[in-house]
Amino acid sequence: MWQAEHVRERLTILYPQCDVKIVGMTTRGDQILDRTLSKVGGKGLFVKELEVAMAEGRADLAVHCLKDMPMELPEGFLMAAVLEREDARDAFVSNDYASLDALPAGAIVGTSSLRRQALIAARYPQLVIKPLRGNLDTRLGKLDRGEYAAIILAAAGLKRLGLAARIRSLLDADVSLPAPGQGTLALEVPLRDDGLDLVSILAPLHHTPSALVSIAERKVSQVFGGSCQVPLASYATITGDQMHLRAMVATPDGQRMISAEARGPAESAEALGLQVAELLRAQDAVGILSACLSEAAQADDDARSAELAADAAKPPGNA
Ligand SMILES: NCc1[nH]cc(CCC(=O)O)c1CC(=O)O
Repeated sequence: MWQAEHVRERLTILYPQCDVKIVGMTTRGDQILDRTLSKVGGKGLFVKELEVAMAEGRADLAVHCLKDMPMELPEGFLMAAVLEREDARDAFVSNDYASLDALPAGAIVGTSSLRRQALIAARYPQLVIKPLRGNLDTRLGKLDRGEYAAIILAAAGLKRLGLAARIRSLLDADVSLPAPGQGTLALEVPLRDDGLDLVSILAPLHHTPSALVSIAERKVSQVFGGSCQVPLASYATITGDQMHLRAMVATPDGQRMISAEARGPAESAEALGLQVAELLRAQDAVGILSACLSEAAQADDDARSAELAADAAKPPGNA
């Protein structure tokens, strides 16, 4: 809601004559909170319900966390704008400790991200990682009730909700390389021929450097199946007109971990993404990810079967 409100405010400043309405809705990703995302399955868990609303003309655009968007949008939809990136880093949140380094052996760290799990397990094998899902309040509540010594969250989410004070330290990219698109909002629109040129209307919100880094980061992920169900990190920065892209692939336990990087003109974002993906492939990225990829495929299948079963259970004519 904060994100939708943010976009509404920016559009209202740009187009004071427009009345921008928010259609609030929850998605499967918001609803299923008892399983880690990698086990929920189905790509675009936070996206699909919003696409249905756009297809039915109940909404003209959707505000997403780019991190949650599938690499390929379904036919009939377009990513119209990528907003300027917020802090892309992961944040360390704890009531008792200042940083990962300060945690004693056996301390419980909460995260449901396979990427964060792998990165922490590799560097801090003495720590215990426990799943943690739910919205920010839920997650912080679990920390405050003492279920975890510390939790890892995206800094961007905390900052957006005015909770930056909860951040004890920010994890450097060489400790916790961010996920593709982390900290970035994106606007998705339906391709409709009703004369409303949403792409031009939203163009003033588009931030080209953020879009370029997201293209490079997401390309790496796309090459390896593109989902939030594998321990893959990919993070690009731009200095002048040069891009630096780093990526990492690991097993969930952090036992095997490979990384690659490349530099080149920011304009060649996609080529840089492909280049880094090939460097990872040459180090057996597919082999390292294979256990996760088959688990993810299984979760996808389960999600699809559940969807089909739900559709079959609906009374006829009530699609
Ligand atoms: N998958 C959940 C999700 N999607 C985007 C964010 C954070 C905000 C962002 O990266 O823009 C989060 C929560 C988290 O990682 O703590």
